[in-house]
Amino acid sequence: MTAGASQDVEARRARALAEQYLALARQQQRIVRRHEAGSAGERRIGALLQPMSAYGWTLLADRRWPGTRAANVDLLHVGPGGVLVLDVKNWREVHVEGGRLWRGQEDAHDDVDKVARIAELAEQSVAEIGLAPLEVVPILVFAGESFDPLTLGRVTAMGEKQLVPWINRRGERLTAEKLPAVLAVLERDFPPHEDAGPVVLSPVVVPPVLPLPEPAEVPEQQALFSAVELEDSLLEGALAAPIEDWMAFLHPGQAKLVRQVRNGPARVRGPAGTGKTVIGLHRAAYLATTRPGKLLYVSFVRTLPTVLSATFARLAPQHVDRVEFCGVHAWARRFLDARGVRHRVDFTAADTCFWRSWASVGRYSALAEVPVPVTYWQEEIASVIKGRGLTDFSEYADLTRVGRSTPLNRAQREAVWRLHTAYDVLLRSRGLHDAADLLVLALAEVRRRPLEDPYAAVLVDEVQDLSRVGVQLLHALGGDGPDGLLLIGDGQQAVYPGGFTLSEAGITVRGRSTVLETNYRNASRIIETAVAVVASDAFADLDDSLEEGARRMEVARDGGVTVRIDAPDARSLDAALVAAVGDLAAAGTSLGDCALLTATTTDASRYAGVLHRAGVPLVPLEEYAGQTCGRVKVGTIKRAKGLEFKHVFLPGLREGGSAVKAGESETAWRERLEVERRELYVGMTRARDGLWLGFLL
Ligand SMILES: Nc1ncnc2c1ncn2[C@@H]1O[C@H](COP(=O)(O)OP(=O)(O)OP(=O)(O)O)[C@@H](O)[C@H]1O
Repeated sequence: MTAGASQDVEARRARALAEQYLALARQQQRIVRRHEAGSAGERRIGALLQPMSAYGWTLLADRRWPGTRAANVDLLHVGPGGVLVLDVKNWREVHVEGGRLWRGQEDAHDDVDKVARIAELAEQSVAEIGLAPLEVVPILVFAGESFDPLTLGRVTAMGEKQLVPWINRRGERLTAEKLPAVLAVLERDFPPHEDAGPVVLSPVVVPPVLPLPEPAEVPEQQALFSAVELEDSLLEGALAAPIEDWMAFLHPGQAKLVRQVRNGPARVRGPAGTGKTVIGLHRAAYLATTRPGKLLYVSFVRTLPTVLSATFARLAPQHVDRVEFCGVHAWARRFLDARGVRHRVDFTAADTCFWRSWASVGRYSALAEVPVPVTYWQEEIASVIKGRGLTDFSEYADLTRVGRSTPLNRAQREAVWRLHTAYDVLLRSRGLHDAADLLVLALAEVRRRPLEDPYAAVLVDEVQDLSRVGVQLLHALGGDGPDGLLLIGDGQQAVYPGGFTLSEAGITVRGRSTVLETNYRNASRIIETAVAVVASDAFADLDDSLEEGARRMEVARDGGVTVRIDAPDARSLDAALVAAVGDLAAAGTSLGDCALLTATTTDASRYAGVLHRAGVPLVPLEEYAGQTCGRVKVGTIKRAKGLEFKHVFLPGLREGGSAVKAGESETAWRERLEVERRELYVGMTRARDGLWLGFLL
């Protein structure tokens, strides 16, 4: 090689190196511009949110993400609408495809995950003071953009134009008294981002030069929404009924329960009023936030899902479409219809079939010598045989009949089985089913072919009233996976005869069962009166052991009023009732906060008549869907399960419970009275502040 040639090689190498340095410099410049644009975007959104301080909001800007030195939280906006964790982006060409966020051709979902992770940290911080996880909302906001909110898992992405109206529409979820505590925790856990200190230049290592997308120019601040739009959204938020305290703030122990991951079916138990349903609703909202797919919230009580669905809509309006609230029988019916499985439930016709079978097979059998009313056998078939899904006599022959104290010998059990068979044959011959059959059919169908689109989770309220088959059906839907099935209930409130254990239903909740002990609903005098009714009745709660009737319980609220009337006859009791309702109304209590509850539908109609004739506005409990109205709710205690009212009237009670029925043994009578007492306990514990007990002497 000549001297000139070697100079050429050197020159080419130097030129190549210079070009690489230039490219690197250009890339660094773009990064600088991007950061500048980023902070300009943050400033712009900050400026947009700042005026909200007049409405109780506080903006914490540029906060450190705990646990890392580098990453930061753009904005934490804390106010009546909750805790908003905002990540500001200066991107154009944003779209969602396949549930992921894209920036042009680039998958940008990491940024969604990042803001969700920060929200989780914030959620953990505020859980310490009981703030419900749902009140922490991760948001990706796009500076200078206008597009409607998009849901990406628990993250909401939206244009700058939509941000303030969207926030205002959340209404008041956190009260002014609670906000300082929330802010204090967040300021502690998300400290201001410190100055990074002097820049230290490290020796240059030339990395491969990768193409970077050009940062979008942040347009000059324009009025993206008008003052009118802003006012409208403020008004909309102000008109939204303020949510109740418990919807945003839980006890820290409850908040922990709501967020806990359980590696299989779980259970929440506890006496009346201890917040079991509150946990259920928050849990449903939390699961809807943190996992994809639909959820099912079921109850045995027909009216409860409607009321709970209305409550949920206020608690978590963004998730109403994700959670299906349904009675278990209604669910089974819909499912069988969808699968084309023929079924026809007719209670009256089924009743006729039973009585016919009794007349032909039962009346002169070994059952005649058992001192119980005939309806006992109807319950035995519904709860013990069909409810437990027994298909062969051998399963019934030695069965432990949980919750049934009248013993049956072999011959009597054989006679029960014959009665059951005759009844079933008669039903089938008429193309009929009873309520228990509906669940048996649904369970068989779901086992034959599981759901194509399974539920992410199933939550069951008032589980103590479900039959074994009902629980097995819901177990089949929720599965044994993490957080798939949550059973909520209280055996002390079981109002149907018979029972079963979770282990015989094939469900294990060991290590995943929580007992709640603080009663938040009933004022102390009311809960004391109610507990006295069941204190000496031990009860089973879906397992083999019996629990004492008087349980450990803290009571959150002192006071309350309990009134007992002992009337010599029905007419004077009616008069006392009407006078008591009148007194309440005169004292300014809204009648919409009152309920009159009875043991039977016949009594409910009777007392509805009494109130109606006295000019008291009322609404049957079956028609109540959780909305506020100024009318007294009237219905059976069974219908009122899971609900609560400020004042409850329980007329038509008898000291010591109902009388022995003709042909009823003392054992059968005592068993029936125990169920009656549990029902009375349920009725009494529906009352928050006032309980009126009307006894007939
Ligand atoms: N942390 C809390 N702070 C204040 N009130 C609460 C809290 N948790 C629950 N409550 C209130 O307690 C009452 C009872 O709650 P919930 O209906 O969930 O109880 P439950 O255990 O399901 O009752 P039951 O078994 O009698 O139906 C509700 O009014 C609810 O708002």
